Amino acid sequence: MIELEGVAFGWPDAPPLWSGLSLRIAAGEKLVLLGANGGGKSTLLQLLDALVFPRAGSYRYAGETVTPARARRTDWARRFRREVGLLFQHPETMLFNPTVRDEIGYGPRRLGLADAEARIADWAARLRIAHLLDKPPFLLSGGEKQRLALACVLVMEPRLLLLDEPLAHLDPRTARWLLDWLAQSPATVITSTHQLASAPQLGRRALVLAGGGLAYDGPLDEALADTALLARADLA
Ligand SMILES: Nc1ncnc2c1ncn2[C@@H]1O[C@H](COP(=O)(O)OP(=O)(O)OP(=O)(O)O)[C@@H](O)[C@H]1O
Repeated sequence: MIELEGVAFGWPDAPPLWSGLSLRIAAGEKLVLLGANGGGKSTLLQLLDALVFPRAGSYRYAGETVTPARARRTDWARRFRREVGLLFQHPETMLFNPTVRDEIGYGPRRLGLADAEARIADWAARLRIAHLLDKPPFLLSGGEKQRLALACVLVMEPRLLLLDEPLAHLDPRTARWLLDWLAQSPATVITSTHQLASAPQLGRRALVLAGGGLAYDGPLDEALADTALLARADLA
């Protein structure tokens, strides 16, 4: 489903974050993305969401190379946005509608989904924010905003789900709900986290970013037992 081949990326006027990054992810895999502060986890998730593009190398999604030109094509972008969802690290950055209802409905309505209103009600109930539907998102608490941001992503029922620190701000009940939901979801899921204790519930395969590249790609339990690797990635 995802193929990165020799990918290099750096933000403008900044040194490369990584180069020569290659990996393959099959449909339905669940991966945990680990790494130090500033190691590039959020950036990698943004690249996989086609918000930024490789400086060198290639990113193929479902067999097609993801390029700025392709992302500008309305038909391709609609299909990609229908299939790929990114939960941003800071929920505020993705909330811009006047009400919680409009926020959850933004994606489904924009893509013209016939069941948009039913989806809004369903996901608001699942995330326990149905009582907030008519409120402006900026009035919500930190955890309520995180639940809303999750609803906005999950309402699209994406095939590829990119979650940037999803457990931050969540109360234990909602965190448990999310972990249980992810465990039964057929979606491909890549989750970045610093919470090593929860990592085994997020996936069996780990990607560790450190030292300007992918320092590890393999079983999560082996990564968690590798003290040298954890130290190199500032994880221990
Ligand atoms: N939009 C941006 N423009 C310019 N530089 C950026 C931007 N976003 C991130 N960076 C820089 O890229 C580097 C990697 O940041 P990124 O947020 O991807 O790391 P991270 O691994 O997610 O970190 P953390 O664990 O602290 O959330 C940092 O040096 C950061 O300052």
